[in-house]
Amino acid sequence: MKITRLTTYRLPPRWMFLKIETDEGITGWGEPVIEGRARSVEAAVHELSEYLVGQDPARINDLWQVMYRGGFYRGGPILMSAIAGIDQALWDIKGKALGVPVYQLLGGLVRDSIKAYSWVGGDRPAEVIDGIQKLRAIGFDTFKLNGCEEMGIIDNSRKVDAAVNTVAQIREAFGSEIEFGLDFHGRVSAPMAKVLIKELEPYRPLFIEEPVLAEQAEYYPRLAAQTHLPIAAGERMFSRFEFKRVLEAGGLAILQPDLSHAGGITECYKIAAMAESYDVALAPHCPLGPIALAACLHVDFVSRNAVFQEQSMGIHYNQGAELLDYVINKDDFKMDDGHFYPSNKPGLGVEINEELVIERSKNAPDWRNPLWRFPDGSVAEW
Ligand SMILES: O=C(O)[C@H](O)[C@@H](O)[C@@H](O)[C@H](O)CO
Ligand SMILES: [Mg+2]
Repeated sequence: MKITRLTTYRLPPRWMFLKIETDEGITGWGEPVIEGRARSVEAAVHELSEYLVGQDPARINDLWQVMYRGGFYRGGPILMSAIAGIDQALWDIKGKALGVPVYQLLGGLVRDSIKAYSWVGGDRPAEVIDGIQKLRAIGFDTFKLNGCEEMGIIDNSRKVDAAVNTVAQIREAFGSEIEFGLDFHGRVSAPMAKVLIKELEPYRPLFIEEPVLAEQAEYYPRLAAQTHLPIAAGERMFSRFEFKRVLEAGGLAILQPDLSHAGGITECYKIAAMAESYDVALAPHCPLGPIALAACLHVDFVSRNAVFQEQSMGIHYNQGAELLDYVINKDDFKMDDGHFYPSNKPGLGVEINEELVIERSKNAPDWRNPLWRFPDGSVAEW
């Protein structure tokens, strides 16, 4: 079999799908995208396609190594997201050619289902009680929200109180009937993270995500030393070589690699195994579309240390399209009682409505995240 063509479709709300065609009529789909930099990733995919066309899609490991090592420079969000989406599509092709789901090619199921969690509250945590109530009604009991709004390098008690009040309201309303992760979203400096975590600890969030930016990873073990709360990070790390360092340094209880940013299934399957060897949990990051989610689920279903899965149904970013809009058979993502169940369909197990994809790609938005500034005009982390 030979790769004949790579076609990219930038799509509402902020996604990009990749279709890889072969000379035997089998096609694979992937989702190479960095939110807000879709065009850069699209250019990277087409640069890589110069090598890929004519190659045997079955040789995923060799193609991955060529894409990663063959261009001298490596890593980072753009290239690793391009490789991720291509890798997902290659696994889709392999599964379809052999007639089995990707998880079967990775050794088969280690579990019968994986718990899902949902975002509530938007960019600035608001209406979280109402959001949780609505999602509980459809079976979710695990949630994530932004832990705070903009937070100055050294900020005041009112900002800390606002963050604490939000979680106090959640515990007041639901007690321990539900769990929630707090995403600091990289908004918080190391000094303020120490203050916030101490004040939030009594409300027992399930985890604190990105308490500091990935470039401040040396603080993970220091923050972990001051709290019993599990610390999670990974959405802004892009290869096992980055995850190697944070695992070695300690401090992270949960790794959150993104299957569309960190090199795809081939790379994230290895990251999952590395995490397991350090007794660290896996919870793939996925605020994206259905192909990215499917790739996450296949890794979840073969990784014993997978604990819960992010998915974007109802997420505040999905303006203009929802998670399953481009999926022909919504049952491809069987959910029950807040859990996903494995599909028996070959490959990634997602049938994409190509006609709709082509149609919607004609008006693809150039989504950008908001640029936040402090009252003094300096740039704030979003
Ligand atoms: O945990 C999450 O889902 C992420 O922090 C998410 O909010 C960001 O990755 C966002 O998609 C960036 O544009
Ligand atoms: Mg996050």
